[in-house]
Amino acid sequence: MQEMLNNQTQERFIYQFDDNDEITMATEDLQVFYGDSLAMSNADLTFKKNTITALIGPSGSGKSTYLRSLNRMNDEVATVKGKILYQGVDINQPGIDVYEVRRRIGMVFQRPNPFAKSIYDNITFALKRRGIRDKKKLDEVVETTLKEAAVWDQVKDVLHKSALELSGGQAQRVCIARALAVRPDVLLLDEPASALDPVSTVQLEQTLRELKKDYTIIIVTHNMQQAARLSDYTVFFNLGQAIEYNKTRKIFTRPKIKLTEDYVSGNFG
Ligand SMILES: Nc1ncnc2c1ncn2[C@@H]1O[C@H](COP(=O)(O)OP(=O)(O)OP(=O)(O)O)[C@@H](O)[C@H]1O
Repeated sequence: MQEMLNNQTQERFIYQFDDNDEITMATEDLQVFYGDSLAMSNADLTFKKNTITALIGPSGSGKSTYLRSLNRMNDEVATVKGKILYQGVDINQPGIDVYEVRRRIGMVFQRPNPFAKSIYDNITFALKRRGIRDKKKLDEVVETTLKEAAVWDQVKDVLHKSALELSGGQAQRVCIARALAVRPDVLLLDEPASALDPVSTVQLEQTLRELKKDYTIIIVTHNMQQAARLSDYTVFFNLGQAIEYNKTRKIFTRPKIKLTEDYVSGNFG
């Protein structure tokens, strides 16, 4: 009852794009339940093509739950109601090919999770499973994606070395290359720099800036400076709801909602 009340009275500001902005993804009336418990609601958000959007908010505010819903990664653990629109099509309905959804909407996790295989095999794994055997084609994908992920120069001479022997920063960029190998449109990243040192973090951010020319990027981060440096738009989540969505500059200089201001200025709680 208390939660219902809060839903109705919570002040929020959600940025609306113009009709001529090209929209890649959006959610409408999204509700995510773990068992009977409503973990996420009130997040009617729209993501513009070739932008980086940061999802920020305190621990447990629903950022990862929201992110994982976008490519149906929550299917096994949660009940997800509402619309998840990708290129205008609701992908949260029966009959949708979930594997195809995850191909187009790729995900990179918090901890680098390379397979216990060579760098080359990590990148080509999904392609080989889809029956692509042409060595020239596979070589090309390995080179292109490792270049896109800005790790080619460091690994080009050791492509057949185990990916488990890479540094955290290199492994995370190989995981990005692996996600890119199936040619997604959207890249979801759940705190991808949290296990990286400051130098690798800066390199990763540079990589993401380059990638946004070709991809739409949505990133969960706990690091406020990272959100401010990297993203074009920022969403502030609290208690499982999107409270404020605006241009990043505005969120960090002139937030419209008091709760956002308290959070970004460190006076939260
Ligand atoms: N698999 C799960 N089963 C049950 N409850 C879950 C599950 N995953 C998340 N939750 C709950 O849903 C709520 C939102 O969690 P979520 O992980 O989305 O928050 P978050 O903002 O990403 O947090 P963090 O910043 O700590 O990663 C929390 O109350 C959490 O305990």
